[in-house]
Amino acid sequence: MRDTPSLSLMGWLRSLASAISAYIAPILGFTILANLLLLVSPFYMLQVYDRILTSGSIDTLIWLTVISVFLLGIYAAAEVGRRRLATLASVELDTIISDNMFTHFCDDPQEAIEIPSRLRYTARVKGFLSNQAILPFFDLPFAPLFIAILFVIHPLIGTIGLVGAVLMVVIAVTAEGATRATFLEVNQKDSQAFELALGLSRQRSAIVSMGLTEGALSRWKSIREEAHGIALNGGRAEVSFASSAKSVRQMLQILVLGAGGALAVQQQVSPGAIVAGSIILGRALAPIDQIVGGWKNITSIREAWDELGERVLRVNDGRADMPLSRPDPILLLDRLAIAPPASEEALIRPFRLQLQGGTLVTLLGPIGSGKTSLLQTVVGAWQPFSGKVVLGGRDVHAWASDDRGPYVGYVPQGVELLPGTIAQNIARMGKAEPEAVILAAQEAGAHAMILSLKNGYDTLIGPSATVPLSAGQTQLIGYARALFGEPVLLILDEPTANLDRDSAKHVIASLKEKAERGAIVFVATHDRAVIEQSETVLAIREGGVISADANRYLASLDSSARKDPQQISTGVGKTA
Ligand SMILES: Nc1ncnc2c1ncn2[C@@H]1O[C@H](COP(=O)(O)OP(=O)(O)OP(=O)(O)O)[C@@H](O)[C@H]1O
Repeated sequence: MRDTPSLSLMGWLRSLASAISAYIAPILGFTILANLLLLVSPFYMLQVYDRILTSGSIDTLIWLTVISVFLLGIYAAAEVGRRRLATLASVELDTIISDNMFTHFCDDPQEAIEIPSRLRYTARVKGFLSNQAILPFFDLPFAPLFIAILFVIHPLIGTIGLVGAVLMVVIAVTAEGATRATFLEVNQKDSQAFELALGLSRQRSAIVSMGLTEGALSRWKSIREEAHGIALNGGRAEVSFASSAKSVRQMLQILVLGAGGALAVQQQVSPGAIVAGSIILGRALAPIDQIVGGWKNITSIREAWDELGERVLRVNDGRADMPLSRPDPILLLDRLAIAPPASEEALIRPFRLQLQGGTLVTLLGPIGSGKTSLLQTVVGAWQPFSGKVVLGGRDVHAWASDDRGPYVGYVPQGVELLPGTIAQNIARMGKAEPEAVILAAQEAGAHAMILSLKNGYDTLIGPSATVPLSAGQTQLIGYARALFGEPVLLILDEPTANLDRDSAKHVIASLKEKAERGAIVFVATHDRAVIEQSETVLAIREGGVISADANRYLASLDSSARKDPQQISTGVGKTA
Protein backbone atom coordinates (compact mmCIF):
# COMPACT_ATOMS: atom_id res chain seq x y z
CA MET A 1 0.00 0.00 0.00
CA ARG A 2 1.34 3.43 -0.93
CA ASP A 3 1.58 6.23 1.65
CA THR A 4 0.70 8.98 -0.79
CA PRO A 5 -1.47 8.75 -3.88
CA SER A 6 0.33 8.91 -7.21
CA LEU A 7 -2.38 11.20 -8.61
CA SER A 8 -3.64 14.56 -7.40
CA LEU A 9 -7.38 14.92 -6.79
CA MET A 10 -7.83 16.49 -10.24
CA GLY A 11 -5.54 13.90 -11.81
CA TRP A 12 -7.60 11.14 -10.25
CA LEU A 13 -10.88 12.69 -11.47
CA ARG A 14 -9.42 13.01 -14.98
CA SER A 15 -8.22 9.42 -14.93
CA LEU A 16 -11.64 8.20 -13.71
CA ALA A 17 -13.39 10.28 -16.37
CA SER A 18 -11.22 8.83 -19.13
CA ALA A 19 -12.01 5.27 -17.96
CA ILE A 20 -15.75 5.96 -18.31
CA SER A 21 -15.45 8.57 -21.08
CA ALA A 22 -18.48 7.30 -23.02
CA TYR A 23 -20.73 8.21 -20.07
CA ILE A 24 -19.31 11.64 -19.26
CA ALA A 25 -21.10 13.67 -21.99
CA PRO A 26 -24.59 12.18 -21.33
CA ILE A 27 -24.21 12.54 -17.54
CA LEU A 28 -23.07 16.13 -18.10
CA GLY A 29 -26.10 16.75 -20.38
CA PHE A 30 -28.53 15.52 -17.72
CA THR A 31 -26.60 17.46 -15.05
CA ILE A 32 -26.91 20.76 -17.00
CA LEU A 33 -30.65 20.15 -17.40
CA ALA A 34 -31.13 19.18 -13.74
CA ASN A 35 -29.14 22.17 -12.44
CA LEU A 36 -30.98 24.66 -14.66
CA LEU A 37 -34.29 23.17 -13.52
CA LEU A 38 -33.18 23.61 -9.91
CA LEU A 39 -33.90 27.28 -10.52
CA VAL A 40 -37.61 26.49 -10.91
CA SER A 41 -38.38 26.58 -7.15
CA PRO A 42 -36.61 29.90 -6.41
CA PHE A 43 -38.22 31.41 -9.52
CA TYR A 44 -41.64 30.12 -8.35
CA MET A 45 -41.07 31.67 -4.88
CA LEU A 46 -40.06 34.95 -6.46
CA GLN A 47 -43.25 35.03 -8.53
CA VAL A 48 -45.54 33.99 -5.66
CA TYR A 49 -44.14 36.57 -3.21
CA ASP A 50 -43.60 39.45 -5.60
CA ARG A 51 -46.39 39.05 -8.19
CA ILE A 52 -49.22 36.84 -6.93
CA LEU A 53 -49.37 38.27 -3.41
CA THR A 54 -49.49 41.81 -4.78
CA SER A 55 -51.77 41.13 -7.82
CA GLY A 56 -53.97 38.49 -6.13
CA SER A 57 -54.33 36.66 -9.49
CA ILE A 58 -55.38 33.04 -8.78
CA ASP A 59 -55.34 32.18 -12.52
CA THR A 60 -51.67 33.21 -12.79
CA LEU A 61 -50.91 31.21 -9.65
CA ILE A 62 -52.57 28.09 -11.13
CA TRP A 63 -50.65 28.42 -14.43
CA LEU A 64 -47.43 29.12 -12.62
CA THR A 65 -47.94 26.07 -10.42
CA VAL A 66 -48.78 23.80 -13.37
CA ILE A 67 -45.71 24.92 -15.34
CA SER A 68 -43.46 24.58 -12.28
CA VAL A 69 -44.75 21.09 -11.50
CA PHE A 70 -44.21 20.09 -15.14
CA LEU A 71 -40.65 21.44 -15.11
CA LEU A 72 -39.93 19.69 -11.81
CA GLY A 73 -41.16 16.47 -13.45
CA ILE A 74 -38.51 16.98 -16.15
CA TYR A 75 -35.98 17.68 -13.36
CA ALA A 76 -36.88 14.35 -11.74
CA ALA A 77 -36.44 12.56 -15.10
CA ALA A 78 -33.01 14.23 -15.60
CA GLU A 79 -31.96 13.14 -12.08
CA VAL A 80 -33.08 9.56 -12.77
CA GLY A 81 -31.22 9.67 -16.10
CA ARG A 82 -27.89 10.74 -14.67
CA ARG A 83 -28.14 8.36 -11.72
CA ARG A 84 -28.89 5.47 -14.07
CA LEU A 85 -25.94 6.44 -16.26
CA ALA A 86 -23.64 6.53 -13.22
CA THR A 87 -24.77 2.97 -12.38
CA LEU A 88 -24.17 1.83 -15.98
CA ALA A 89 -20.72 3.45 -15.89
CA SER A 90 -19.97 1.45 -12.72
CA VAL A 91 -20.87 -1.78 -14.52
CA GLU A 92 -18.67 -0.83 -17.49
CA LEU A 93 -15.76 -0.03 -15.20
CA ASP A 94 -16.21 -3.32 -13.37
CA THR A 95 -16.11 -5.17 -16.70
CA ILE A 96 -12.95 -3.36 -17.85
CA ILE A 97 -11.17 -4.05 -14.56
CA SER A 98 -12.25 -7.71 -14.41
CA ASP A 99 -11.21 -8.37 -18.03
CA ASN A 100 -7.82 -6.78 -17.48
CA MET A 101 -7.36 -8.42 -14.12
CA PHE A 102 -7.77 -11.90 -15.60
CA THR A 103 -5.52 -11.07 -18.56
CA HIS A 104 -2.73 -9.93 -16.21
CA PHE A 105 -3.49 -12.93 -13.96
CA CYS A 106 -2.43 -15.17 -16.85
CA ASP A 107 0.65 -13.08 -17.70
CA ASP A 108 2.15 -12.54 -14.25
CA PRO A 109 2.14 -14.95 -11.24
CA GLN A 110 2.36 -11.95 -8.89
CA GLU A 111 -1.05 -10.75 -10.18
CA ALA A 112 -2.73 -13.93 -8.91
CA ILE A 113 -1.79 -13.02 -5.34
CA GLU A 114 -3.22 -9.55 -5.87
CA ILE A 115 -6.66 -10.69 -7.06
CA PRO A 116 -8.53 -10.75 -3.69
CA SER A 117 -7.35 -7.22 -2.81
CA ARG A 118 -8.01 -6.00 -6.34
CA LEU A 119 -11.57 -7.30 -6.08
CA ARG A 120 -12.04 -5.30 -2.86
CA TYR A 121 -10.66 -2.15 -4.55
CA THR A 122 -12.87 -2.71 -7.59
CA ALA A 123 -15.96 -3.00 -5.37
CA ARG A 124 -15.06 0.35 -3.76
CA VAL A 125 -14.60 2.14 -7.09
CA LYS A 126 -17.75 0.56 -8.46
CA GLY A 127 -19.68 1.64 -5.34
CA PHE A 128 -18.49 5.23 -5.81
CA LEU A 129 -20.25 5.31 -9.18
CA SER A 130 -23.25 3.12 -8.41
CA ASN A 131 -23.99 5.05 -5.17
CA GLN A 132 -23.87 8.23 -7.26
CA ALA A 133 -21.21 9.72 -4.96
CA ILE A 134 -19.59 11.04 -8.16
CA LEU A 135 -22.54 13.32 -9.01
CA PRO A 136 -21.62 16.23 -6.66
CA PHE A 137 -18.42 16.57 -8.73
CA PHE A 138 -20.61 17.13 -11.80
CA ASP A 139 -22.75 19.65 -9.87
CA LEU A 140 -19.77 21.58 -8.54
CA PRO A 141 -19.11 23.63 -11.74
CA PHE A 142 -22.66 25.06 -11.44
CA ALA A 143 -21.86 26.72 -8.09
CA PRO A 144 -20.38 29.84 -9.84
CA LEU A 145 -23.57 30.15 -11.92
CA PHE A 146 -25.73 30.13 -8.78
CA ILE A 147 -23.41 32.61 -7.05
CA ALA A 148 -23.57 34.87 -10.12
CA ILE A 149 -27.40 34.83 -9.83
CA LEU A 150 -27.00 35.85 -6.16
CA PHE A 151 -24.95 38.85 -7.35
CA VAL A 152 -27.77 39.71 -9.77
CA ILE A 153 -30.24 39.64 -6.85
CA HIS A 154 -27.94 41.95 -4.85
CA PRO A 155 -24.14 42.37 -4.60
CA LEU A 156 -24.26 41.89 -0.81
CA ILE A 157 -26.11 38.55 -1.13
CA GLY A 158 -23.69 37.52 -3.88
CA THR A 159 -20.71 38.41 -1.67
CA ILE A 160 -22.08 36.32 1.22
CA GLY A 161 -22.52 33.40 -1.20
CA LEU A 162 -19.01 33.78 -2.61
CA VAL A 163 -17.33 34.04 0.80
CA GLY A 164 -19.37 31.04 2.00
CA ALA A 165 -18.36 28.93 -1.00
CA VAL A 166 -14.68 29.80 -0.53
CA LEU A 167 -14.95 28.94 3.19
CA MET A 168 -16.46 25.56 2.39
CA VAL A 169 -13.79 24.79 -0.21
CA VAL A 170 -11.15 25.61 2.45
CA ILE A 171 -12.90 23.16 4.82
CA ALA A 172 -12.88 20.51 2.06
CA VAL A 173 -9.18 20.92 1.32
CA THR A 174 -8.26 20.91 5.03
CA ALA A 175 -10.42 17.82 5.58
CA GLU A 176 -8.54 15.99 2.84
CA GLY A 177 -5.14 16.79 4.38
CA ALA A 178 -6.23 15.99 7.94
CA THR A 179 -8.03 12.70 7.37
CA ARG A 180 -5.98 11.02 4.59
CA ALA A 181 -3.13 9.73 6.76
CA THR A 182 -5.55 8.30 9.33
CA PHE A 183 -7.61 6.65 6.68
CA LEU A 184 -4.62 5.00 5.03
CA GLU A 185 -3.34 3.77 8.40
CA VAL A 186 -6.71 2.25 9.30
CA ASN A 187 -6.86 0.64 5.89
CA GLN A 188 -3.43 -0.88 6.34
CA LYS A 189 -4.51 -2.39 9.67
CA ASP A 190 -7.71 -3.67 8.08
CA SER A 191 -5.70 -5.40 5.36
CA GLN A 192 -3.44 -7.02 7.98
CA ALA A 193 -6.52 -8.24 9.88
CA PHE A 194 -8.01 -9.56 6.63
CA GLU A 195 -4.83 -11.49 5.78
CA LEU A 196 -4.67 -12.93 9.29
CA ALA A 197 -8.33 -14.01 9.04
CA LEU A 198 -7.59 -15.64 5.67
CA GLY A 199 -4.63 -17.50 7.20
CA LEU A 200 -6.73 -18.62 10.17
CA SER A 201 -9.52 -19.93 7.95
CA ARG A 202 -7.03 -21.99 5.90
CA GLN A 203 -5.12 -23.41 8.83
CA ARG A 204 -7.90 -24.31 11.21
CA SER A 205 -6.62 -27.85 11.79
CA ALA A 206 -3.11 -26.72 12.73
CA ILE A 207 -4.52 -24.02 15.01
CA VAL A 208 -6.95 -26.33 16.79
CA SER A 209 -4.60 -29.31 17.05
CA MET A 210 -1.67 -27.35 18.45
CA GLY A 211 -3.67 -25.00 20.66
CA LEU A 212 -2.79 -21.85 18.75
CA THR A 213 -6.27 -20.36 19.21
CA GLU A 214 -5.43 -18.03 22.06
CA GLY A 215 -2.29 -16.69 20.38
CA ALA A 216 -4.10 -16.20 17.06
CA LEU A 217 -7.02 -14.47 18.75
CA SER A 218 -4.82 -12.08 20.71
CA ARG A 219 -2.86 -11.23 17.52
CA TRP A 220 -6.17 -10.55 15.75
CA LYS A 221 -7.46 -8.46 18.64
CA SER A 222 -4.33 -6.35 18.87
CA ILE A 223 -4.51 -5.47 15.14
CA ARG A 224 -8.21 -4.63 15.47
CA GLU A 225 -7.63 -2.54 18.60
CA GLU A 226 -4.88 -0.56 16.87
CA ALA A 227 -7.22 0.03 13.91
CA HIS A 228 -10.07 1.11 16.19
CA GLY A 229 -7.77 3.50 18.11
CA ILE A 230 -6.58 5.18 14.92
CA ALA A 231 -10.12 5.28 13.50
CA LEU A 232 -11.55 6.85 16.67
CA ASN A 233 -8.88 9.57 16.76
CA GLY A 234 -9.12 10.29 13.05
CA GLY A 235 -12.90 9.94 13.10
CA ARG A 236 -13.11 12.94 15.44
CA ALA A 237 -11.43 15.17 12.83
CA GLU A 238 -13.60 13.81 10.06
CA VAL A 239 -16.84 14.35 12.01
CA SER A 240 -15.69 17.88 12.94
CA PHE A 241 -15.10 18.79 9.30
CA ALA A 242 -18.41 17.33 8.13
CA SER A 243 -20.33 19.12 10.93
CA SER A 244 -18.46 22.40 10.32
CA ALA A 245 -19.38 22.26 6.65
CA LYS A 246 -23.03 21.60 7.52
CA SER A 247 -23.27 24.37 10.11
CA VAL A 248 -21.42 26.88 7.88
CA ARG A 249 -23.97 26.13 5.19
CA GLN A 250 -26.90 26.67 7.62
CA MET A 251 -25.32 29.87 8.98
CA LEU A 252 -24.82 31.25 5.49
CA GLN A 253 -28.45 30.63 4.64
CA ILE A 254 -29.47 32.50 7.81
CA LEU A 255 -27.05 35.31 6.91
CA VAL A 256 -28.55 35.58 3.42
CA LEU A 257 -32.07 35.69 4.90
CA GLY A 258 -30.96 38.32 7.45
CA ALA A 259 -29.12 40.44 4.88
CA GLY A 260 -32.08 40.01 2.48
CA GLY A 261 -34.46 41.13 5.23
CA ALA A 262 -32.38 44.25 5.88
CA LEU A 263 -32.21 45.00 2.15
CA ALA A 264 -35.98 44.43 1.79
CA VAL A 265 -36.66 46.87 4.68
CA GLN A 266 -34.58 49.42 2.80
CA GLN A 267 -36.56 48.40 -0.32
CA GLN A 268 -33.39 47.43 -2.17
CA VAL A 269 -34.71 43.91 -2.91
CA SER A 270 -38.19 42.39 -3.01
CA PRO A 271 -39.38 39.94 -0.27
CA GLY A 272 -39.46 37.14 -2.88
CA ALA A 273 -35.77 37.71 -3.63
CA ILE A 274 -34.89 36.95 0.01
CA VAL A 275 -36.43 33.46 -0.15
CA ALA A 276 -35.15 32.82 -3.70
CA GLY A 277 -31.64 33.94 -2.65
CA SER A 278 -31.63 31.56 0.29
CA ILE A 279 -32.71 28.61 -1.90
CA ILE A 280 -30.14 29.42 -4.60
CA LEU A 281 -27.36 29.67 -2.02
CA GLY A 282 -28.40 26.25 -0.70
CA ARG A 283 -28.08 24.82 -4.24
CA ALA A 284 -24.67 26.44 -4.76
CA LEU A 285 -23.25 25.00 -1.55
CA ALA A 286 -24.93 21.55 -1.65
CA PRO A 287 -22.27 19.80 -3.80
CA ILE A 288 -19.42 21.18 -1.66
CA ASP A 289 -21.28 20.04 1.46
CA GLN A 290 -21.80 16.55 -0.02
CA ILE A 291 -18.16 16.27 -1.05
CA VAL A 292 -16.88 17.31 2.40
CA GLY A 293 -19.40 14.98 4.14
CA GLY A 294 -18.27 12.03 2.01
CA TRP A 295 -14.57 12.82 2.14
CA LYS A 296 -13.64 9.53 3.79
CA ASN A 297 -15.35 7.77 0.94
CA ILE A 298 -13.44 9.79 -1.64
CA THR A 299 -10.11 9.09 0.10
CA SER A 300 -10.96 5.40 0.07
CA ILE A 301 -11.80 5.44 -3.65
CA ARG A 302 -8.64 7.35 -4.52
CA GLU A 303 -6.58 4.81 -2.62
CA ALA A 304 -8.37 1.96 -4.40
CA TRP A 305 -7.82 3.68 -7.76
CA ASP A 306 -4.15 4.05 -7.01
CA GLU A 307 -3.79 0.43 -5.97
CA LEU A 308 -5.61 -0.83 -9.04
CA GLY A 309 -3.20 1.17 -11.20
CA GLU A 310 -3.52 2.25 -14.80
CA ARG A 311 -2.77 -1.24 -16.09
CA VAL A 312 -6.06 -2.77 -14.99
CA LEU A 313 -7.99 0.24 -16.23
CA ARG A 314 -6.74 0.17 -19.80
CA VAL A 315 -9.65 -0.50 -22.13
CA ASN A 316 -9.35 -3.85 -23.81
CA ASP A 317 -9.22 -3.46 -27.58
CA GLY A 318 -11.13 -6.74 -27.92
CA ARG A 319 -8.64 -8.16 -30.43
CA ALA A 320 -8.06 -11.88 -30.19
CA ASP A 321 -5.22 -13.73 -31.85
CA MET A 322 -6.14 -16.34 -34.43
CA PRO A 323 -6.41 -19.68 -32.61
CA LEU A 324 -3.56 -21.97 -33.60
CA SER A 325 -3.94 -25.58 -34.64
CA ARG A 326 -2.84 -28.60 -32.55
CA PRO A 327 0.95 -28.42 -32.13
CA ASP A 328 3.30 -31.24 -33.12
CA PRO A 329 4.41 -33.19 -30.05
CA ILE A 330 7.94 -31.80 -29.80
CA LEU A 331 8.98 -30.00 -26.64
CA LEU A 332 12.19 -28.00 -26.69
CA LEU A 333 13.62 -26.47 -23.53
CA ASP A 334 16.08 -24.17 -25.19
CA ARG A 335 18.89 -22.86 -22.94
CA LEU A 336 16.22 -22.68 -20.29
CA ALA A 337 17.08 -21.23 -16.87
CA ILE A 338 14.55 -21.24 -14.05
CA ALA A 339 13.84 -18.80 -11.23
CA PRO A 340 10.76 -18.19 -9.09
CA PRO A 341 8.81 -15.02 -9.97
CA ALA A 342 10.57 -11.78 -9.00
CA SER A 343 13.75 -13.68 -8.12
CA GLU A 344 16.98 -12.16 -9.39
CA GLU A 345 18.97 -15.35 -9.23
CA ALA A 346 18.54 -18.48 -11.31
CA LEU A 347 17.49 -21.56 -9.34
CA ILE A 348 18.36 -23.83 -12.26
CA ARG A 349 21.14 -22.92 -14.67
CA PRO A 350 20.55 -22.93 -18.45
CA PHE A 351 20.07 -26.37 -19.98
CA ARG A 352 18.82 -27.74 -23.27
CA LEU A 353 16.49 -30.65 -23.75
CA GLN A 354 14.30 -31.89 -26.56
CA LEU A 355 11.46 -34.35 -25.98
CA GLN A 356 9.43 -36.07 -28.70
CA GLY A 357 5.88 -37.35 -28.46
CA GLY A 358 5.81 -40.91 -27.17
CA THR A 359 8.23 -40.29 -24.30
CA LEU A 360 7.70 -40.54 -20.58
CA VAL A 361 10.31 -38.59 -18.67
CA THR A 362 10.64 -38.39 -14.91
CA LEU A 363 12.08 -35.40 -13.11
CA LEU A 364 13.96 -36.10 -9.91
CA GLY A 365 15.68 -33.99 -7.31
CA PRO A 366 15.84 -33.38 -3.58
CA ILE A 367 13.17 -31.28 -1.92
CA GLY A 368 13.47 -27.61 -2.75
CA SER A 369 15.76 -28.30 -5.73
CA GLY A 370 13.33 -26.67 -8.18
CA LYS A 371 11.23 -29.50 -9.70
CA THR A 372 7.96 -27.63 -9.26
CA SER A 373 9.58 -24.40 -10.45
CA LEU A 374 10.77 -26.15 -13.61
CA LEU A 375 7.33 -27.62 -14.32
CA GLN A 376 5.59 -24.27 -13.63
CA THR A 377 7.87 -22.70 -16.24
CA VAL A 378 7.34 -25.46 -18.81
CA VAL A 379 3.54 -25.17 -18.56
CA GLY A 380 3.75 -21.40 -19.06
CA ALA A 381 2.65 -20.35 -15.56
CA TRP A 382 6.04 -18.79 -14.77
CA GLN A 383 8.26 -16.85 -17.17
CA PRO A 384 11.68 -18.41 -17.86
CA PHE A 385 14.62 -16.73 -16.16
CA SER A 386 16.25 -17.01 -19.57
CA GLY A 387 15.81 -19.18 -22.65
CA LYS A 388 12.62 -20.54 -24.12
CA VAL A 389 10.07 -23.32 -23.87
CA VAL A 390 8.94 -24.28 -27.36
CA LEU A 391 6.04 -26.66 -28.00
CA GLY A 392 5.50 -27.78 -31.60
CA GLY A 393 7.57 -24.83 -32.82
CA ARG A 394 5.68 -22.21 -30.76
CA ASP A 395 7.08 -20.26 -27.85
CA VAL A 396 4.85 -21.33 -24.93
CA HIS A 397 5.23 -17.97 -23.18
CA ALA A 398 4.25 -15.93 -26.23
CA TRP A 399 1.19 -18.11 -26.83
CA ALA A 400 -2.14 -16.95 -25.36
CA SER A 401 -2.99 -19.14 -22.37
CA ASP A 402 -6.57 -19.85 -23.48
CA ASP A 403 -5.39 -20.95 -26.91
CA ARG A 404 -2.47 -23.01 -25.61
CA GLY A 405 -4.36 -24.55 -22.66
CA PRO A 406 -6.29 -27.30 -24.50
CA TYR A 407 -3.00 -28.87 -25.64
CA VAL A 408 -1.51 -28.96 -22.15
CA GLY A 409 -2.57 -31.10 -19.19
CA TYR A 410 -1.11 -30.14 -15.82
CA VAL A 411 -1.51 -31.77 -12.43
CA PRO A 412 0.08 -29.38 -9.94
CA GLN A 413 1.48 -30.42 -6.61
CA GLY A 414 -1.40 -30.17 -4.12
CA VAL A 415 -4.22 -30.07 -6.70
CA GLU A 416 -6.99 -27.60 -5.95
CA LEU A 417 -10.26 -27.62 -7.82
CA LEU A 418 -12.43 -24.65 -8.73
CA PRO A 419 -15.87 -24.04 -7.24
CA GLY A 420 -18.38 -25.83 -9.50
CA THR A 421 -19.35 -29.40 -10.24
CA ILE A 422 -16.93 -32.28 -10.77
CA ALA A 423 -18.02 -32.41 -14.43
CA GLN A 424 -17.32 -28.69 -14.88
CA ASN A 425 -13.90 -29.10 -13.30
CA ILE A 426 -12.97 -32.01 -15.55
CA ALA A 427 -14.23 -30.05 -18.56
CA ARG A 428 -11.93 -27.18 -17.47
CA MET A 429 -14.96 -24.98 -16.71
CA GLY A 430 -15.94 -24.94 -20.40
CA LYS A 431 -18.79 -26.53 -22.34
CA ALA A 432 -18.16 -30.20 -23.06
CA GLU A 433 -19.94 -33.32 -24.20
CA PRO A 434 -20.63 -35.60 -21.19
CA GLU A 435 -18.91 -38.45 -23.09
CA ALA A 436 -15.64 -36.48 -23.21
CA VAL A 437 -15.83 -35.80 -19.48
CA ILE A 438 -16.55 -39.46 -18.68
CA LEU A 439 -13.74 -40.62 -20.99
CA ALA A 440 -11.21 -38.41 -19.19
CA ALA A 441 -12.46 -39.65 -15.81
CA GLN A 442 -12.24 -43.28 -16.95
CA GLU A 443 -8.70 -42.80 -18.24
CA ALA A 444 -7.73 -41.20 -14.93
CA GLY A 445 -9.32 -44.05 -12.96
CA ALA A 446 -11.74 -41.61 -11.35
CA HIS A 447 -15.01 -42.73 -12.94
CA ALA A 448 -16.04 -45.35 -10.35
CA MET A 449 -15.07 -43.08 -7.47
CA ILE A 450 -17.15 -40.22 -8.94
CA LEU A 451 -20.16 -42.49 -9.47
CA SER A 452 -19.92 -43.62 -5.86
CA LEU A 453 -20.58 -40.02 -4.74
CA LYS A 454 -24.25 -39.22 -4.07
CA ASN A 455 -24.48 -36.66 -6.89
CA GLY A 456 -21.92 -38.29 -9.18
CA TYR A 457 -20.52 -35.89 -11.76
CA ASP A 458 -22.83 -33.13 -10.45
CA THR A 459 -21.21 -33.19 -7.01
CA LEU A 460 -20.39 -29.64 -6.01
CA ILE A 461 -16.87 -28.59 -5.10
CA GLY A 462 -15.99 -25.41 -3.23
CA PRO A 463 -17.88 -23.32 -0.67
CA SER A 464 -21.28 -24.81 -1.64
CA ALA A 465 -20.04 -28.40 -1.30
CA THR A 466 -21.91 -30.50 1.24
CA VAL A 467 -19.12 -33.03 1.65
CA PRO A 468 -15.51 -32.06 0.92
CA LEU A 469 -13.49 -34.40 -1.28
CA SER A 470 -10.46 -36.20 0.12
CA ALA A 471 -6.95 -35.31 -1.06
CA GLY A 472 -6.81 -38.52 -3.13
CA GLN A 473 -10.23 -37.91 -4.73
CA THR A 474 -9.20 -34.34 -5.55
CA GLN A 475 -5.96 -35.57 -7.08
CA LEU A 476 -7.75 -38.10 -9.31
CA ILE A 477 -10.23 -35.46 -10.51
CA GLY A 478 -7.29 -33.11 -11.12
CA TYR A 479 -5.69 -35.86 -13.21
CA ALA A 480 -8.93 -36.36 -15.19
CA ARG A 481 -8.95 -32.59 -15.83
CA ALA A 482 -5.40 -32.83 -17.14
CA LEU A 483 -6.32 -35.70 -19.50
CA PHE A 484 -9.45 -33.96 -20.79
CA GLY A 485 -9.25 -33.19 -24.51
CA GLU A 486 -6.22 -35.44 -25.21
CA PRO A 487 -3.41 -32.88 -24.64
CA VAL A 488 -0.11 -33.07 -26.50
CA LEU A 489 1.88 -32.32 -23.36
CA LEU A 490 1.14 -33.83 -19.94
CA ILE A 491 2.98 -32.36 -16.98
CA LEU A 492 2.46 -33.91 -13.55
CA ASP A 493 3.90 -32.92 -10.19
CA GLU A 494 3.90 -35.86 -7.76
CA PRO A 495 0.71 -37.34 -9.32
CA THR A 496 0.68 -40.40 -7.08
CA ALA A 497 1.43 -38.62 -3.80
CA ASN A 498 -2.05 -38.94 -2.28
CA LEU A 499 -3.19 -42.16 -3.96
CA ASP A 500 -3.64 -45.71 -2.71
CA ARG A 501 -1.74 -48.51 -4.46
CA ASP A 502 -4.48 -49.42 -6.95
CA SER A 503 -5.18 -45.83 -7.98
CA ALA A 504 -1.47 -45.10 -8.26
CA LYS A 505 -1.02 -48.21 -10.45
CA HIS A 506 -3.86 -47.08 -12.69
CA VAL A 507 -2.42 -43.56 -13.02
CA ILE A 508 1.06 -44.87 -13.87
CA ALA A 509 -0.36 -47.30 -16.45
CA SER A 510 -2.40 -44.54 -18.03
CA LEU A 511 0.64 -42.24 -18.19
CA LYS A 512 2.52 -44.96 -20.02
CA GLU A 513 -0.44 -45.45 -22.36
CA LYS A 514 -0.68 -41.70 -23.06
CA ALA A 515 3.00 -41.64 -23.95
CA GLU A 516 2.57 -44.67 -26.22
CA ARG A 517 -0.29 -42.84 -27.96
CA GLY A 518 2.04 -39.97 -28.84
CA ALA A 519 1.90 -37.50 -25.96
CA ILE A 520 4.93 -36.05 -24.19
CA VAL A 521 4.63 -37.03 -20.53
CA PHE A 522 6.82 -35.22 -18.02
CA VAL A 523 6.47 -36.23 -14.36
CA ALA A 524 8.16 -34.93 -11.21
CA THR A 525 8.12 -37.76 -8.72
CA HIS A 526 9.81 -39.60 -5.88
CA ASP A 527 7.84 -42.74 -6.80
CA ARG A 528 10.06 -45.55 -8.10
CA ALA A 529 7.10 -47.16 -9.88
CA VAL A 530 6.84 -44.11 -12.16
CA ILE A 531 10.56 -44.14 -12.92
CA GLU A 532 10.30 -47.82 -13.87
CA GLN A 533 7.85 -46.88 -16.64
CA SER A 534 9.90 -44.02 -18.03
CA GLU A 535 12.65 -44.01 -20.66
CA THR A 536 14.61 -41.05 -19.38
CA VAL A 537 15.20 -39.45 -16.02
CA LEU A 538 16.16 -35.82 -15.53
CA ALA A 539 17.71 -34.93 -12.23
CA ILE A 540 18.25 -31.53 -10.73
CA ARG A 541 21.49 -31.43 -8.83
CA GLU A 542 23.08 -28.33 -7.35
CA GLY A 543 21.25 -26.05 -9.76
CA GLY A 544 22.06 -28.06 -12.87
CA VAL A 545 19.96 -30.53 -14.85
CA ILE A 546 21.41 -33.87 -15.84
CA SER A 547 19.77 -36.61 -17.83
CA ALA A 548 20.12 -40.37 -17.74
CA ASP A 549 18.61 -43.48 -19.21
CA ALA A 550 15.95 -44.58 -16.72
CA ASN A 551 17.04 -48.26 -16.69
CA ARG A 552 20.67 -47.37 -16.10
CA TYR A 553 19.62 -44.97 -13.39
CA LEU A 554 17.56 -47.64 -11.62
CA ALA A 555 20.36 -50.15 -11.95
CA SER A 556 22.76 -47.65 -10.39
CA LEU A 557 20.28 -47.08 -7.59
CA ASP A 558 19.95 -50.79 -6.96
CA SER A 559 23.63 -51.36 -7.05
CA SER A 560 24.27 -48.65 -4.50
CA ALA A 561 21.07 -49.69 -2.68
CA ARG A 562 20.26 -46.08 -2.09
CA LYS A 563 17.02 -44.58 -3.16
CA ASP A 564 17.83 -40.92 -2.84
CA PRO A 565 17.61 -39.37 -6.34
CA GLN A 566 20.59 -37.21 -5.42
CA GLN A 567 22.77 -40.24 -5.65
CA ILE A 568 22.62 -40.59 -9.42
CA SER A 569 26.10 -40.61 -10.70
CA THR A 570 26.58 -43.66 -12.85
CA GLY A 571 25.60 -43.30 -16.48
CA VAL A 572 24.25 -39.81 -16.10
CA GLY A 573 25.28 -37.32 -18.76
CA LYS A 574 24.71 -33.61 -18.81
CA THR A 575 21.92 -32.33 -21.03
CA ALA A 576 23.08 -30.51 -24.09
N1 LIG B 1 6.01 -18.89 -5.77
C1 LIG B 1 7.27 -18.83 -5.36
N2 LIG B 1 7.85 -17.64 -5.14
C2 LIG B 1 9.12 -17.56 -4.73
N3 LIG B 1 9.92 -18.63 -4.52
C3 LIG B 1 9.40 -19.83 -4.71
C4 LIG B 1 8.05 -20.01 -5.15
N4 LIG B 1 7.83 -21.33 -5.27
C5 LIG B 1 8.98 -21.94 -4.92
N5 LIG B 1 9.93 -21.05 -4.59
C6 LIG B 1 11.30 -21.33 -4.16
O1 LIG B 1 11.92 -22.10 -5.16
C7 LIG B 1 12.72 -23.11 -4.56
C8 LIG B 1 12.37 -24.46 -5.21
O2 LIG B 1 11.06 -24.80 -4.86
P1 LIG B 1 10.29 -25.94 -5.65
O3 LIG B 1 8.91 -26.00 -5.10
O4 LIG B 1 10.45 -25.70 -7.10
O5 LIG B 1 11.13 -27.22 -5.23
P2 LIG B 1 10.77 -28.74 -5.43
O6 LIG B 1 12.02 -29.39 -5.92
O7 LIG B 1 9.55 -28.91 -6.24
O8 LIG B 1 10.51 -29.16 -3.93
P3 LIG B 1 9.57 -30.35 -3.35
O9 LIG B 1 10.21 -31.65 -3.70
O10 LIG B 1 9.60 -30.06 -1.89
O11 LIG B 1 8.22 -30.15 -3.94
C9 LIG B 1 12.45 -23.10 -3.07
O12 LIG B 1 13.58 -22.53 -2.45
C10 LIG B 1 11.29 -22.19 -2.90
O13 LIG B 1 11.42 -21.35 -1.80
